[in-house]
Amino acid sequence: MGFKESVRRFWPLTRGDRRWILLVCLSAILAAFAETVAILVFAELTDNALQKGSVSAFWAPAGLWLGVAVAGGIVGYLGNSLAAWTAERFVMRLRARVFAHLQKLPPHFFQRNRRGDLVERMTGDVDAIEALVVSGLVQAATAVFGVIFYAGAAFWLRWDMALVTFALAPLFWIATKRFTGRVKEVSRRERAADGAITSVVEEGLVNVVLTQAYNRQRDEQERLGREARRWLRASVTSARLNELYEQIVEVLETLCVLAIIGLGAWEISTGRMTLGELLAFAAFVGYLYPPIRDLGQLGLTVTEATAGSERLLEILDARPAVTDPDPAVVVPAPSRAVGAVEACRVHFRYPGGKNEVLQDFSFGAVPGELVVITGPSGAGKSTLAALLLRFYDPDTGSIRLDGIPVNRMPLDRLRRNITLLPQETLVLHDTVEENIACGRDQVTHGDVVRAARAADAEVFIAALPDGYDTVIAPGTSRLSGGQLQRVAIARAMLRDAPVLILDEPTTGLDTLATQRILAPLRRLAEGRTTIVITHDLDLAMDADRILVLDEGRLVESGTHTQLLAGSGLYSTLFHTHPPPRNGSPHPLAHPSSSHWR
Ligand SMILES: Nc1ncnc2c1ncn2[C@@H]1O[C@H](COP(=O)(O)OP(=O)(O)OP(=O)(O)O)[C@@H](O)[C@H]1O
Repeated sequence: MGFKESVRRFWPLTRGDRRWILLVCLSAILAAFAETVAILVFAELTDNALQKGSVSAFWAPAGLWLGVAVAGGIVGYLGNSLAAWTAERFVMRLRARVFAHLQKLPPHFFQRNRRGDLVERMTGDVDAIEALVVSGLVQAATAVFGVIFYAGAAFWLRWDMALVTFALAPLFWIATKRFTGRVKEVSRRERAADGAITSVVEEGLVNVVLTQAYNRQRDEQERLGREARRWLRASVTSARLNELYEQIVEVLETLCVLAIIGLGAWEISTGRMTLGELLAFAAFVGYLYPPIRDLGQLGLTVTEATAGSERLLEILDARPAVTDPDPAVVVPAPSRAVGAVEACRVHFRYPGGKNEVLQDFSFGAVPGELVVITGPSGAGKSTLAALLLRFYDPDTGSIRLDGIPVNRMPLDRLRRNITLLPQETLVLHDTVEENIACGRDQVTHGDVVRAARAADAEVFIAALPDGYDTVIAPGTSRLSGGQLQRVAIARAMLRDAPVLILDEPTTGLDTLATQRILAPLRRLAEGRTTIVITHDLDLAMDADRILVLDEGRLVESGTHTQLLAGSGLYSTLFHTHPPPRNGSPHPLAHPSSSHWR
C-alpha cells in the first residue's frame, strides 16, 4: 500500500478542520516571509551601520527588524498552537473511528488478533498516520514556502552564486531516496514488535496468578525478553538509519557552506559583493537547509506512516459478521418483544472454520419456559447463544424472536430484548452502582437498590468500604465469583429483557455460592423465556425442557425424568457427572427440590 492510498483513506477524517489546516499553512508562509525580511534588514545593517560605523543608520532598520520579529513570533505561536490542536483532533477522530469499528467486529476477530497488538495499533499507528495527514501536510507546506522564499531571495541577491550552490541540492534527494525503503521495512518491524511487547505484558498481567502458581515467572520473562530483543534490533536499526541520514546531510551542508564562503571571498575581493550581501546570501542558503531537510524527512515520515496505515486498515477493512438490516426489510414490531424464541433448521460454521458447529438445529421457547441446553464440551452450546444474540448469522436456517427473523430487526432492538449472563461476569471499571445500572438507560438509585435486593446482593454491597460507590475493576478480587454473579443478576433484573440466556451460571462456584445465586436467578427467570447453557445437570432437573447437543446436533430433548428413563447421552452424562461437592448430598440434586421455581 502506498502513500496515495493512505491519504485517500484517511484524508476524509480532516473534514471540518480543513480551514484550520489552511490557516496553519498560511501562518507558516507569513513566518517564512517575516524571516526573509529580517535577513534583508540584517544585510542592510551590516553594510550601513556596522561596516561604516554609523549609529544613525542603525535605528530605523533595527526598529523594522524588531517589529518583524514580534509579528513573526505572534504568527508562529498562533500557527503552531492551532497546528497542535488540529493534529490532536485528527488523532481523536481517527481513534474514535477505529474503536467504533472494532466494537462491531465479531468475537473471532478478537480471538485471532492479540489484544496488545490491537492496543498498539490504536495508539502508535494512529499517531504515525496523524504525522502524515495533518502534521505532514503542514510541514510540507512550511517547507515548500520556506524553500520558495529563501531560494527566491538568494536568487534575487546573486542568481549566479545561487545556481552554483543549488547545483548541490540533488545530493540531498539522492540521500533521502536511498534510505526510504529500508526505513519503511524497519518501522513496520518496530511497530509489530511494539505490539508484541504490549501483548506479552498485558497477557502477563492478566495471567499473573497462573504464572505464580505454576512458577512460570522465568518463562514469562523470557517471552518478554524475546519480544524485547526483536524490538531492540528494529529500534536500533531505525535509530541507526536516521542518524546515518542526519550525518550525511550534515556533511552535504558543510560542503555547501564552504562553497559559499569560497565564492564569497572571491566576489568580495573583486568588489562585486558587499560583506552584508554575502552574509545575507549565506543566511538564506543556511535557512534553506531546514526546509529541504524537512522535505527529505517528510519522505521518511510518509514511509513510516504508510506502514502504520496498513496495520490500521487491517482493522478498518475487517468486516463485521452482521450488520443492521436495510430499513426496507425491517419488520415493524413493538420495542419490547413478548419473548418467543425459535431456531429453525440452523446450520452454522464459524468464518474460516472447517466443521459445521451446528447442524440442522431447531428448537423453540416461550415466555415463562425454562429450557436447559446441555451436552459435552465443544458441542456448540455457547455458539447457539452467539446466534441468538446475532453475533453471527446462520449459514442456512433462521433464528426468530416473536416469529420475526432476527436479521430483519435492528440489532439494537434485538439485543435490547435479550439479556446474556456470560460465563465470566462483565465488570466495568466503575462503581458497583454503575456496574448494576449499566444494563439500562435512566436508572435511579432506588432502582439499583431494588435490583440489588432482588439479586441478594444488598448485604455484601453495604459491607463494601464505600457501599454502592465502591469502585470495582475487571480482574480485581474485591468481589468473589458468587458476589460478582449477583451483581450481574442485579444488572439483568434492571435490564428487564423478556429473554434471558445464562451461560454456565454456576461455573466456578462452590455449593454454597451456587445455592446463594439460585434464588435470585429464579426471581430473574420468572415470566421470561429462559435458556440456560450448562454442564451442571443439577440445574437441569426441573427445566421444562432439556436439549442435549452433541457435535452440533440436537440428539435428545425432553424433561429430566423423560431423558433419564432412556439410555441416551443425557442419562450417561447424568450418571457420570461429578458427585455433589463437599460430600453431602447436593441440596438441589433431589428431583423434588425445585430450585428454579
Ligand atoms: N471463533 C471460533 N472460530 C472457529 N471455531 C470456533 C470458534 N469458537 C468456537 N469454535 C468451535 O465451535 C465448537 C463449539 O464451540 P462452543 O463454544 O459453542 O461449544 P460449547 O458446547 O459451548 O463448549 P463448552 O461447554 O466447552 O463451553 C467448538 O469445536 C469450538 O472449537
